[in-house]
Amino acid sequence: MQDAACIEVAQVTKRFGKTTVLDGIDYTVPTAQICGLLGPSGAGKSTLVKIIAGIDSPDQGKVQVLGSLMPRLEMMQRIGYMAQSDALYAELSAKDNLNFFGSLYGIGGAKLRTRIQEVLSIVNLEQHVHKPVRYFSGGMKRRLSLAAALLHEPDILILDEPTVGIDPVLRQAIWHEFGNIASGGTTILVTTHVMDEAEKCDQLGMIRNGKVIACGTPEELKADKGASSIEEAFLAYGGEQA
Ligand SMILES: Nc1ncnc2c1ncn2[C@@H]1O[C@H](COP(=O)(O)OP(=O)(O)OP(=O)(O)O)[C@@H](O)[C@H]1O
Repeated sequence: MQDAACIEVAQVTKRFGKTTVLDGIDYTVPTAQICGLLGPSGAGKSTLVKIIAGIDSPDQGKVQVLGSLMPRLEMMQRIGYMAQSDALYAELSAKDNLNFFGSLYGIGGAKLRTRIQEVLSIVNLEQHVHKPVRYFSGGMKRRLSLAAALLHEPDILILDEPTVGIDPVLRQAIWHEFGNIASGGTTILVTTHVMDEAEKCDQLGMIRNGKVIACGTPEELKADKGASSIEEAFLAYGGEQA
């Protein structure tokens, strides 16, 4: 199952007005791996993951997720998507936000209560379960958004810069948990600017100006350019400071 494609992006182009933001992207994400999209600000990472998640549509090309052409409403149950900006209810507590997301995904009762405990523990927010989100710091909101994406145990996690504003110790713990989740068969697609996170991915796609400039394991990408770091490899492939 390890080598089967979970996400297949073929010739995807997206324009906003006269600007071509994604330019004929071909990209494949294998099942049960952690795949990173690395690129500088404005490279098109968020636009690409939104199209993969079915939140936006391409102007040309197609995306298939688990063999289904996107966008497709039924796939929402199988995807956990964490946007770059937090979509949380400020007046509600952490727990009530998760109760709300649980009801959207059709989970309830004891199963939801257990799952809420589990996801709050993963993101280390158990102490703040009853606190209204308006009192949360930026990093706490990111962690709660991540908890919401994990809640329904989706087959695929699509995470747009999930660890921005999260301290290094917890970031490490969250990446460790990503490893556990992927080992359980879940595919994780994550965007990042952070080089040490890029190093932790099984597969890495480097994006610049709406094009995939390189794809492979971090080791392959470094070896291909004789680089000692991902940053050096990225620059050698023609990238800019990520
Ligand atoms: N809805 C929109 N309307 C117009 N332009 C947009 C829209 N969404 C994104 N863009 C533009 O598309 C380009 C790519 O944006 P995108 O958010 O995909 O980049 P990114 O690689 O995720 O950047 P960052 O790392 O800063 O989040 C940018 O120039 C951005 O201004």
